[in-house]
Amino acid sequence: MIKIAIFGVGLIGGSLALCYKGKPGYTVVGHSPNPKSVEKLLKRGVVDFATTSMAEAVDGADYIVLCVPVGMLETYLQQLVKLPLKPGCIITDVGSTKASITESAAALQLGGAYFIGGHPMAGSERSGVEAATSHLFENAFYVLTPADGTPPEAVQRLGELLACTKAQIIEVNAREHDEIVGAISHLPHIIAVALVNQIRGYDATNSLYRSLAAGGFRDITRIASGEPIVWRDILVNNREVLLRLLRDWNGEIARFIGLLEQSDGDGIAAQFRDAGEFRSQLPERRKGMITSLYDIYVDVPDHPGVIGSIATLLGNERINLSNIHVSESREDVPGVLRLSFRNQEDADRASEVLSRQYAVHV
Ligand SMILES: NC(=O)c1ccc[n+]([C@@H]2O[C@H](COP(=O)([O-])OP(=O)(O)OC[C@H]3O[C@@H](n4cnc5c(N)ncnc54)[C@H](O)[C@@H]3O)[C@@H](O)[C@H]2O)c1
Ligand SMILES: O=C(O)C(=O)C[C@]1(C(=O)O)C=C[C@@H](O)C=C1
Repeated sequence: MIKIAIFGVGLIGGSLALCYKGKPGYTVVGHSPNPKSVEKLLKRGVVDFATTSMAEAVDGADYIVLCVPVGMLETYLQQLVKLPLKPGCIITDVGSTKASITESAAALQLGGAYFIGGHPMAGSERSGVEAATSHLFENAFYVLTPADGTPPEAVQRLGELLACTKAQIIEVNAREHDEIVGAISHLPHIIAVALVNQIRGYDATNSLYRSLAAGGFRDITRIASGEPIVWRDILVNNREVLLRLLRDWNGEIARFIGLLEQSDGDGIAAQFRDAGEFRSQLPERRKGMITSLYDIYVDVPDHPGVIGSIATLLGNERINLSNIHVSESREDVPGVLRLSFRNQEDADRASEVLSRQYAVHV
C-alpha cells in the first residue's frame, strides 16, 4: 500500500487527494491543524483518513505533499523533518513559486527523505476542498524543480506517482520557473486585481459601471477573485521578479498612452495584431494543455438543462466527454458549446448523435 500524506487539503490538495482516493494500492491521509476541517474532510470522503497530528500523518508515508499557502511551506518542511520519516520518503509541494522552497529544502537535513519541488499549472479562482476535482490537472503541465544532486530515481518515482493526475510532467530550474510563471500567472493576477479595483472606484459613484460590465471585463478579471492569502503569499514570495515585470508593464501602458496622445491609430492596430498573432499560438483549450483533444461545436438554445440533456445523449451512447466549454452565455443569445473528446472516433460519434437534435459544427 502506498501512503500519501497531504498537508492543506484545499483546492489543490483536495484535487490531488481525489486522484488517488479509492484507487487500489493507495491510502490518502489528509492533515489539518483544525479538528473541524479534519471532520469535514472525512465527511466529504476526499481522504481515507484525516488527522490534526503531523506525526500521525507522516508515519510510514511514502509521499508527503505540502499544499498549504506558499508562506507556510518552509515552516511545514522544518517541522516535518524533525519527525521520523520513512526512509526514501519523497516530500514535494505544490506552491506557485519554486525558488525559495527548493533552496530552503536544500539547506535542511532531510535524513533519508528527498525534497522535490512541484507546481501543477492548473487551478482556479475558487478555493477550499469544496472546489476540488479529480480532473483538475488533466492535460496540464506539472512542473518539477529537483535541486542539483537529487537522485534521478527519486524524481522518476515522483513522476510515476503523479501519472495518476494525467498531467504532463516537466522539469524546470526553480529560478527560471519563478521568472516565467511570474510573467504568465502572477503578473496577470496583479493586473486583474488592479483593473477591478480601478473600476470599483468609478462604480462607487455610478453603479452603471457594474451593470454594463460585460464579457470583456469578466474574461480578463475572473482571476481577480483568487484566494487573498494564497495570492498574498505568492506575490510577496516572488517580489523581485514581479517588481521587474511591473516596471516592464508600466512601459507597455506608457506605450499606449503615447499612441493615444498621438492619435496613432495604425500603432494601436499594430499592437492588437501582434498580440492576436501571439495569442493564437497559445495552447487554446486549457492552461498548460498539451495533448490534442478532438472538438465539435454545438449551437444550443439558451434554456436551463440543455447541457444536461447533451450530456445524457452522449452518456446513453457511452461516449466519453473530456471537456465542455460554453463559448457564449449572454441571456439573449443562443450559446455555442465546445465539446472535447479524446479521439476522433468519439468526436465523430458525438457529432452524429447530437446532430439529430442540434446544429453541430466540426
Ligand atoms: N489556486 C490555484 O490556482 C493554484 C494552482 C497551483 C498551485 N497553487 C498552490 O497551491 C497551494 C494551495 O493553494 P489552494 O489554491 O489549494 O488554496 P486553498 O485555500 O484552497 O487551500 C489551502 C489549504 O491550506 C490550508 N491552510 C491555509 N492557511 C494555512 C495555515 N496558515 N496553516 C495550515 N494550513 C493552512 C487551508 O485550510 C486549505 O486546506 C498554494 O501554495 C498555491 O500557491 C494554487
Ligand atoms: O485558472 C486559474 O484561475 C488560475 O489562476 C490558475 C493558475 C494560473 O495563473 O494559470 C494560478 C496559479 C497557479 O499557481 C497555477 C495556475
